[in-house]
Amino acid sequence: MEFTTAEPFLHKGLLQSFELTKYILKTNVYPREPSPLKELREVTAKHPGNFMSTTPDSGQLMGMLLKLINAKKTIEIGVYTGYSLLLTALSIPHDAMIIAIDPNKETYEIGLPIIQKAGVEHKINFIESQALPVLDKLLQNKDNEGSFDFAFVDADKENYLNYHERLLKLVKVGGLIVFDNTLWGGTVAQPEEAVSEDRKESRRSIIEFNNSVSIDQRIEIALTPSGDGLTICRRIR
Ligand SMILES: C[S@@+](CC[C@H](N)C(=O)[O-])C[C@H]1O[C@@H](n2cnc3c(N)ncnc32)[C@H](O)[C@@H]1O
Ligand SMILES: O=c1cc(-c2ccc(O)cc2)oc2c(O)c(O)ccc12
Repeated sequence: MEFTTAEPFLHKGLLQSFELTKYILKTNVYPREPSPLKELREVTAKHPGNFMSTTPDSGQLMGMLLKLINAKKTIEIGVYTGYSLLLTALSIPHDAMIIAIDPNKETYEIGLPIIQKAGVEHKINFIESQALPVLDKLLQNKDNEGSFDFAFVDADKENYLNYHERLLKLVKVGGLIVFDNTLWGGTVAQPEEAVSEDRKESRRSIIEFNNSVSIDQRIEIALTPSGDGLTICRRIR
């Protein structure tokens, strides 16, 4: 598809400006970030995988979505040290729950003391596993179909479409499935030869995922340029 003067709003695109990102964080995100999340972010900053954390601006958006839909039953794929997990736990009611899946318990345990101190550990059922077998097991019980309000996916990009198919069965009509990293550092809009080798495979998976959800009639979507790209899918049938 070619872009023409019929898209006068194109010049408004301000993506990839570090200064603008810093402005958003400084003025709107950090001043409102709950103190346990700030503490978790600072502890995570000392860990070599810190670049993997969900960004605070995406976290702020997710917190608002969770409250807007009054989410009570949620699922998270890809926990790492738990920034998005703690964010979710702080955004849902006292009696709500999160199934959180990650094969790496060690990194979850980095954030766990902060989750405990925040008084929200009782909402979390952490499952140390690859996500696909857990989702398949949940789907063996018909009672789980359409029973979740919200799902967040931030794990292996190669399985995003596999997660999407399963989560569409688990999330209720009107529920949300949110995927992180759907702009994959901006590489989705770059020619493959300009992308570093280590990012190529995930880039291909994300492009395939973006193309697939863009024509999926079972959902409404919004790809927001928050953080590394956040795609919000709302199940409509
Ligand atoms: C980008 S990090 C998640 C960041 C997290 N959302 C946060 O806010 O800190 C990706 C995580 O996905 C996990 N992961 C990788 N493959 C997975 C799989 N097949 N199933 C579940 N989790 C997986 C990794 O162990 C890693 O902790
Ligand atoms: O650089 C990454 C890598 C991942 C990643 C790679 C392989 C897996 O099995 C899971 C995750 O995820 C990332 C991510 O979610 C992020 O926000 C930034 C960077 C990376």
